[in-house]
Amino acid sequence: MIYKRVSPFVPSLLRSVARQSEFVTNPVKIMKCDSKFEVFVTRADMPESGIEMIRRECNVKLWNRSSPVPRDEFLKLVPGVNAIYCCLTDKIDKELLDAAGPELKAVATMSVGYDHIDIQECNKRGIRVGYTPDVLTDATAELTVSCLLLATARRLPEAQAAARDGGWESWSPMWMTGPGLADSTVGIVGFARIGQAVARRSQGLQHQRIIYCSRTARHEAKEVGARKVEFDDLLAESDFVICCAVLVPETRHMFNRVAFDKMKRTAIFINTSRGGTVDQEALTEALQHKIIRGAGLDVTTPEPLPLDHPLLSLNNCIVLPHIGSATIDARKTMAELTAVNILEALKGFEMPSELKIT
Ligand SMILES: O=CC(=O)O
Repeated sequence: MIYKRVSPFVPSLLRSVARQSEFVTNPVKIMKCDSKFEVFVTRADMPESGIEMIRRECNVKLWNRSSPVPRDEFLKLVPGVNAIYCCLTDKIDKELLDAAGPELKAVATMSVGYDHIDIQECNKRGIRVGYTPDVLTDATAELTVSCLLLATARRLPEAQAAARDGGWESWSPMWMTGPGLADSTVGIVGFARIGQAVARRSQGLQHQRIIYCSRTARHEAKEVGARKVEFDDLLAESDFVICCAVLVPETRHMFNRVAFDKMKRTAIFINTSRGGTVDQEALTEALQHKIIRGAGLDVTTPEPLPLDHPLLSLNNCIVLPHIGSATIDARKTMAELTAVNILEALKGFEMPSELKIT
């Protein structure tokens, strides 16, 4: 299937033609083996090694497209399956679980985020839920600090555009300047695995201070010299505010008008967690009215962000298409861990990465 391997350098028109050619093939592919278990896999382009591991031990029903399975198809395809192998674009809620029925024993998502899954409803029904923490921590922290934070501070897309479109007239003393990272204060909101990995990388950039806020004090903070502060103090003191918080009801829109008003006018806001932690209208206004200096976002609401969204036209905002974990190794390992989570659950064992939320 050549169209699955279209290079990112092929113009988007050609890519959409390639994608249309998917519709010639059957949208569902069945791969049978001698097993009593059936697993529904929601994407054809999940890394092959993960699908292969499942295929060796279970019958696989694969959504044979590289775009998300439409909701009505999803509901029609899950009745009777024993496990669902999904990703963060697949909503696993009560309606979907009802459609799947009592044979569903496990849901495993190829993501560390699980806000697309109704965990409580799964717990109630005894459906085990797997996810992929740890294996994407480095990739996500790398993107957060080494790419997004630096690119936003030093205005890389804007500078590159100027070099390409003639905006670069001559070297100029204050042209394209941005804040340096050395001697700055970085504030990390959410200090679990990814937050801590971000802190470790920040140390290497000679930030003067690393502060964090999270529900509980973390002993790991000592290793990176990070100090726990209240959310409001973090907003007021940080030159760089980095959101690594998990999206739960308590963190939804925690970055709102009030929060942006409390930040320094020179602050840069980075988000690599979930778009839902941000009130985007408030962020847009904060950037337009220079309440803060800039923002770098790897996550938005919705995804993809509509092309006419104001955030995409602001030159003090960088938007990436949710590529935090997108290293080749991280994605392959995530796919394999998702497979093992499912296989272990179906055999009645503990998943290596099982979500247990009470
Ligand atoms: O955002 C990516 C993930 O949750 O894995």
